[in-house]
Amino acid sequence: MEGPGGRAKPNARPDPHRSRPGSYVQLLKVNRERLVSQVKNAQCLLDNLIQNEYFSNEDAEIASQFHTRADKVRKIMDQVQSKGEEASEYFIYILEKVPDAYFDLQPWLKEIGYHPSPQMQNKSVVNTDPVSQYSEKIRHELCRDSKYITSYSEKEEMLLQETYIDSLMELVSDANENMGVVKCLGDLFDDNGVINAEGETVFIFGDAGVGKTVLLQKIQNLWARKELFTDAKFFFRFKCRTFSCFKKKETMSLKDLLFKYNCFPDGDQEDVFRYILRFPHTAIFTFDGFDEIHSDFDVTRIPEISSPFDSTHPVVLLMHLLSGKLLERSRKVLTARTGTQVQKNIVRKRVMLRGFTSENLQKYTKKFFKDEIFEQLVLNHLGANPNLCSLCSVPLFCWIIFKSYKHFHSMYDSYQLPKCAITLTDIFLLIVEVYINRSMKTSPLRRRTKSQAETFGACKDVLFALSRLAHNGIEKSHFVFGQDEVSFFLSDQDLQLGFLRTVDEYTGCADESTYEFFHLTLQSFLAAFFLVLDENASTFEMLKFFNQCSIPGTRQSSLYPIPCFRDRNTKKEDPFRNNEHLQFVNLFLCGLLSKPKESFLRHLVSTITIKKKRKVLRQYLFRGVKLHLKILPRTKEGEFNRVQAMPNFIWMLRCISETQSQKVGKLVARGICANYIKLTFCNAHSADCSALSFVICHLRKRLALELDNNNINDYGVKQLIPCFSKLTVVRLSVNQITDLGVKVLSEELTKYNILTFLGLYNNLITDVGAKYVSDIIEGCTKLKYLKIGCNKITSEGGKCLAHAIQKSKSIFDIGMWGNKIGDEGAKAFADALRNHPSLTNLSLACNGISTEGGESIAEALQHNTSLRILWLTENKLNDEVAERFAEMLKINRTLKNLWLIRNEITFDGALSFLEVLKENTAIEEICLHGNQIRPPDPNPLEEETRIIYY
Ligand SMILES: Nc1ncnc2c1ncn2[C@@H]1O[C@H](COP(=O)(O)OP(=O)(O)OP(=O)(O)O)[C@@H](O)[C@H]1O
Repeated sequence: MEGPGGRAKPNARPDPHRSRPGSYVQLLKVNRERLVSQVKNAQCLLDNLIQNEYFSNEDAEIASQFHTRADKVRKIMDQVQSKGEEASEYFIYILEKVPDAYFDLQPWLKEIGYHPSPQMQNKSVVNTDPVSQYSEKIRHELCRDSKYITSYSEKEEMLLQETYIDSLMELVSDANENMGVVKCLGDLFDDNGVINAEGETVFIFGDAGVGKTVLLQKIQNLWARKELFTDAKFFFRFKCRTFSCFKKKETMSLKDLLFKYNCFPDGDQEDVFRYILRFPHTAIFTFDGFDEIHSDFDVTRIPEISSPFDSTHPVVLLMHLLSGKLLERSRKVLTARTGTQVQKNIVRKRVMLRGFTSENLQKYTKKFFKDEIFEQLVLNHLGANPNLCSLCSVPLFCWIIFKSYKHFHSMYDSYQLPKCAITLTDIFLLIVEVYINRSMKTSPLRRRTKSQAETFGACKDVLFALSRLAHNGIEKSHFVFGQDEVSFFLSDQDLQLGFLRTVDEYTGCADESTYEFFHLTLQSFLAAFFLVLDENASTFEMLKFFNQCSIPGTRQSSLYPIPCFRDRNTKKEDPFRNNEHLQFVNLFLCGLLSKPKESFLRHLVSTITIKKKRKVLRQYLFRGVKLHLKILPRTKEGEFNRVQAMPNFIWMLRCISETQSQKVGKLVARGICANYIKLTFCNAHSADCSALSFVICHLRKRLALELDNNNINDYGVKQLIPCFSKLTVVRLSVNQITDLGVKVLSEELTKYNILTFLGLYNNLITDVGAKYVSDIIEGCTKLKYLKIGCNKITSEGGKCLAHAIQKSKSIFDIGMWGNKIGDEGAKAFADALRNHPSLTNLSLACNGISTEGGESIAEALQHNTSLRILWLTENKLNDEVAERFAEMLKINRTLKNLWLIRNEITFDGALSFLEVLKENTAIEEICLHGNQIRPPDPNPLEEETRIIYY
């Protein structure tokens, strides 16, 4: 075993191609103490030295006899050196091949410029390091656990790979303004869309069933299969509801939380934990359902921990992890339902999950219905029913609808998806029916119950018991049930229905099984069902959840669900209470007590009870809506009496529409005395448009409707059809609307010719849609304002719009910022401007306009007497264009504000305005900042304050 000769050169410059280094024996000798102190894992060395026959078992035993790690390493080094150069090199080779175990020595290996000899490169090194093994174990477990979508009992049907479809993820600011989309899941961890560089948590939020849990599962699965493209070694996943299981006095250490409630290391725990503490950026955490934490103690009373080795309540650990007080720089993803507030300073990015776009929905349909004929049939149904499509944009509802369709189709060949509007209550009744039917199919007493009422009637008792359990849980914000609680209400056979599933995640909390409803929304549905079925439920009880969902503003404290993040005066309320699940109970209550459900319910509860409950609910809704509308903030602006609605207003509309009672709709419409409803940032989605229409179509007066910054998309536009005859203002900016939606707008709005304002800023409109917008401009002869900036309109679309604008005698304000109409489009706008009778404000900012387009506009303005403000910010306009504008100002006396910010104008261009301004006193400002203006000293531009260039 003779090694290469020569002298050791421990500090030689790195030479990656070096094949004959100095003596490795020498190298070990010279660096002995450094190696002894920094080799933390002796076992991995021994394992490999034995496997490659450098050591006999006896050699290993001798080294193992030493008690301290340092002595063991010393002995191994002695033995290796005594065995010569090859063994000594192999010792170093192991250090290089297992960086997880010998991370401290990686700089040393670089220092000595270690490059394995060809002989070494053929040797194997097994990684028996506990850190690597732990990482592999987590990967293995996650791969297994994320394989199926676990929400439902029929695992075989829900392979993640075969089910998952990307859905729309938007990066949003604190004010929920769109900041772009997340294209792939790995991007969640990049620096794009960061709103707070000090924050460490990526906060993903969205409505019930929109796919937050499944999204995390997909991230877990990608990481487990090494497809997430991160260097993370560890992945810890938590369900926030787990934290509700811990008793008030329970304490644990961070190490226990990680190892006992996730994955337990087989090797030395201490080594692994030390590694995680030392390299926290190698850990990813996911915390699902922040809204589902329920805690009945005040965390503010528990002292904060300063060391990762201290024990404290698990909720405190959670909060410290999220804020970075523990394991700073680890990556965290937190999900919650929309409306759940998380303290701003812990959030790094905010991502809003919007559900399926129409394209996603098509892909999901394809995946769900493997049979092409079937798939086409469903797509046809969807195409014919925008209400159905809207519901299907929420993946959970889509799954329920498709699942029910498949099920009923297998039972009755001619089963059709509903052609008319269906409600959420219908959907949940369907899925309950599917589950009951399924269990009956396998029962020895198999019986085909045809009507829904009969099916429910046959299971009345078990449904009652299930719904009581659900209601009990909702009352106490309990979403996890212990064995005792479940056994009290249900038999083993009842559990076979599949509404409840056992969950392993909480086994740390108790020795017995724990259960949860397969989805929280189902628990809300069954809780509402209980309120309807229970003949003894008092009015107070029935309406209790409405009261608890009181209007924001009256419950300031709910803005801070976690006590340690709240101010002290507000700590009496349940810190974790999020009321969306209660809103769902209310919604389902309205649906179940609606008139069309009366005959169905008769099989389950007496007609008198139903009627009594319906009456109480209706009265409550009338009063509640009136009160709600009264307290909303109002402003008077010109002809408009504007009311700013809150997200709760959307819930109110949803409840009213769920009643399906025209009478209720009419009454509510009568209560709306404002003529401008502003519903911006209310998280309204497409299905909410049908609820809005349900009320607005009963209005006697005309209405201005502002729905900017929601998620209504093309399906929503379709569902607004019944109310376009009433709408004078239609503001749908930032709403994912495509050309299809604009087509609908053009067909409908031109029928009534009452439109004055159309807002379509920041949607997905192309030149095709621009043609439809042109039709609206031509067809709506009262249209004054058009906001269509930040779409995908190029020169063709620009020309179309400009031609229509040229013909319009009413148009006053056009916003085209951020399209790409270029010089061709600009020339068409120049034609429109020449002699235009009414156009007063025009923005063509950020449209790729250069000399040719700029000159045409300047020339056209010589013949214009209407335009007051022109924005040409962020184009490619140069000094030539500036000179043309200066010439134009010799003639034009109406233009007041000319914005040429961030173009390519130099001092010479700016100077050309100086002379003309002596004559032109009409112009108020020419904004030139952000150009390349470097004035000399003395600066002639200083005489003219209307030229703003710095
Ligand atoms: N991206 C997706 N692709 C396919 N199916 C999905 C997707 N997202 C969700 N689903 C379906 O919707 C169901 C509900 O999703 P999930 O539980 O993730 O919703 P959630 O947003 O976590 O709801 P909640 O806030 O009520 O807990 C899933 O079980 C699955 O059937």
